[in-house]
Amino acid sequence: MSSFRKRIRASSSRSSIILANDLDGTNLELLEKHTLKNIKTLGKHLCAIKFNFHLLLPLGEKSIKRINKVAHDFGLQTIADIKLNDIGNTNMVTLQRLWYSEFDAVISNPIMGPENLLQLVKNAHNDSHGVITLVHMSHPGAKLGYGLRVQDPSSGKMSSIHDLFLKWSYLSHVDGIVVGATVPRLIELSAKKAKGKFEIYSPGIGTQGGDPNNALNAGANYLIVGRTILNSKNPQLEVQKLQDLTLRS
Ligand SMILES: O=c1ccn([C@@H]2O[C@H](COP(=O)(O)O)[C@@H](O)[C@H]2O)c(=O)[nH]1
Repeated sequence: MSSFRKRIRASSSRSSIILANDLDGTNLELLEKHTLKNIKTLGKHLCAIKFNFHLLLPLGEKSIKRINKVAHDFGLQTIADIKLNDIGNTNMVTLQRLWYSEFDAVISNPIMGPENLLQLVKNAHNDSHGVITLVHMSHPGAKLGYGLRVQDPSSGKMSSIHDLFLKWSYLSHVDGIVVGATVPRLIELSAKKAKGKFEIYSPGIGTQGGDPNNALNAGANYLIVGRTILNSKNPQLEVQKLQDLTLRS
């Protein structure tokens, strides 16, 4: 099997939009049904679909595995957004469960430290899966954490946490990094450092205030979009408009 980066790049020839399939609801049957409907009706405008705890917690392994298989049939990559950040052993067991459920990639948090991150990426790459790391999140409070000044333990120099996370991500050979569409300047700086070694995934479009054009112009490779599509009166039209933007950029 080719690498996750290659697979998602191949899917992105039709669109660079990743649907954040964050559905509310307590009826498990409806959650699965609605997700399958989103895949079937919106899939041709997407390159991937991302699942967060909205679905992962209520649905469980069997249902998620079924959904991931259908997503693959529609040419979509699937991403588990669990912002993984744990001790090595727990990370490894988590990866095994995610890959068993047929996920292609996981979003993780570099705060686990460079050694654990390197191990996580090696493990994922062993069987062609991907790791995407948080470098700077999109929500308003993100700056308070990701902007903190810290001493880089290897150089002794002061830097911000997002710079350190970018460096650790680069050194660990991650497949992609998350930088919010709400901080386009940081997308630009990260894109300069990426030099084709990883891609930039940008959430925070629309509902959170991020502008898709600004994110793409700054160098984002993939846009992660949830409520702007899901809550639209016409999700298909909404996603198509976003798809067109990514194809023009
Ligand atoms: O920095 C981050 C990292 C992850 N997310 C996730 O992406 C989607 C965005 O949903 P919208 O409805 O388009 O706001 C959601 O699953 C977040 O948990 C993020 O927003 N920002």
